[in-house]
Amino acid sequence: MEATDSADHGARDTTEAAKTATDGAATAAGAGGQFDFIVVSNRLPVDRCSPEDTGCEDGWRRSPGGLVTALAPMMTKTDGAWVGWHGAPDETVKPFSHGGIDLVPVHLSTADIELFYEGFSNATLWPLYHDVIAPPEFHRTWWDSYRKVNRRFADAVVHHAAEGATVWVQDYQLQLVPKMLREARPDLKIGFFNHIPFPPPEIFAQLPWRRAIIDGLLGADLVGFQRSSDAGNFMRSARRFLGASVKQQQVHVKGNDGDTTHIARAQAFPISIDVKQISELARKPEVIERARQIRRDLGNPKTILLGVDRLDYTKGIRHRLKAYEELLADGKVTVQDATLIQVASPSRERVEQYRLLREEVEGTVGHINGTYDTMESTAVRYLHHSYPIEEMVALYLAADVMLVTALRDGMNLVAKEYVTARTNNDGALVLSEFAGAADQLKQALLMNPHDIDGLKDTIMKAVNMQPAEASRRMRAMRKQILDHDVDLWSSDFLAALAEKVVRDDS
Ligand SMILES: O=P(O)(O)OC[C@H]1O[C@@H](O)[C@H](O)[C@@H](O)[C@@H]1O
Repeated sequence: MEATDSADHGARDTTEAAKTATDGAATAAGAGGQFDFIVVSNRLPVDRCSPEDTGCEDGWRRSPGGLVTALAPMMTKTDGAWVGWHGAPDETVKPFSHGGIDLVPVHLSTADIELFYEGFSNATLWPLYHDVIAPPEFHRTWWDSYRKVNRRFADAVVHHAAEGATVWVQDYQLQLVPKMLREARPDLKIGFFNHIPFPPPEIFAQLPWRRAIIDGLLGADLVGFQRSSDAGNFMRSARRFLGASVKQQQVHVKGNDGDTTHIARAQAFPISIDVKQISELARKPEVIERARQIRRDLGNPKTILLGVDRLDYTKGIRHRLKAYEELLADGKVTVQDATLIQVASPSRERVEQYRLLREEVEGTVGHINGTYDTMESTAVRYLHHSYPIEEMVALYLAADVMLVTALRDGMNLVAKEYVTARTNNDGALVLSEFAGAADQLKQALLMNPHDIDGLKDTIMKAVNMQPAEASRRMRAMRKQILDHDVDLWSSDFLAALAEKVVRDDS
């Protein structure tokens, strides 16, 4: 399987001609390429690396995450390709193949990153879709860039998709792509999956371009969401802002004459993780030994609590730290007995709200540690890093209590990874009811992170949980995840996308 025009795989060329070859050549409707299955996402599933890094091949390494693992077999079985940004601004990279997957890089300039990615995607849509935890900003220049960049992604697909191909568009950065594809290539089967929450119409209403976004999504044959409440929110917005008629899971899109021109379905498909990978790592002697070493390095406290998040204001890190500080102040936990490890991986560092959050979190951690640390013991071990999956699994094995206190989260895969890693059926998961994972992990200790007293009580319940109860809960959660891994998620979605739609007029 080779990319269409990838004679020199991975070659970089910053000339305008090369840029046109990848993202500008496909504006003509009906142009066709060779790929029967195309995944489109803002980021390609590879990162730049140097030769000494493990897994580095021709300067690229597969990025972690279940999505690529789930889709890789499908990519190789069909003639598949992945369209996305390769992560470097102002750099044009020709289509290339990596780890058996054909990749079609989309060019983003420094201005695109500022306006489309940091601006509209992550300072307008992200906060708007996460319950306006941070105030969304609305700027017309950002919107213009969002449209322009969505068009560029759509053009790349139009150029590379074979007649009748299936195209699966991923996430909030690309919500206009389905409609653009439908207009240019009515022969395509178009799916869309929203990895983050979809807000209720009362909040979505704030968006000046709300109609265009709904219209963009309705270009898909199937729009997938994490929770059925997200699908419901979307359908209510389609009815309210576009006057679409909604029958069960079908949205009937009307033309100017009032006739239905197209039916889009909206449904929940909760995403999961690569269960096999996490379970295998959790059984590896060197990972188990690394977990023991982590405990030893922390002075073998009775309880290790763990938080693992991108440093994002949606994750409730401040609420978690507040609760933990109060537990230390109340004497319910002591630094001799317990340590909280907080991994906060760097994220969107040029976006103002993220900068402010980092200052606040680091100030709070400094304050807590300054107050409670001793020479031997620390209250919070804060790590502003990303770690390879092996180290993450060792951390999951080392932790007695996992804290997932998101204020709003599409799914939260960390919760699922923790449960999967606990092959001995021990450990306790404290889980926010505002994370999508709460729909599946009903035996977790569910709580509302805004309720600090409730959060403190739940943390203490987790710390003091009897082994029999911990095991009963963990077994049930593990069964749920083991029966629903990410392969099932992608195959369910693609099977539903392939279904012939029977019009529901009830
Ligand atoms: O791509 P970013 O901005 O670094 O964020 C990481 C990921 O965050 C996730 O939660 C989004 O759903 C993804 O689309 C995104 O890729």
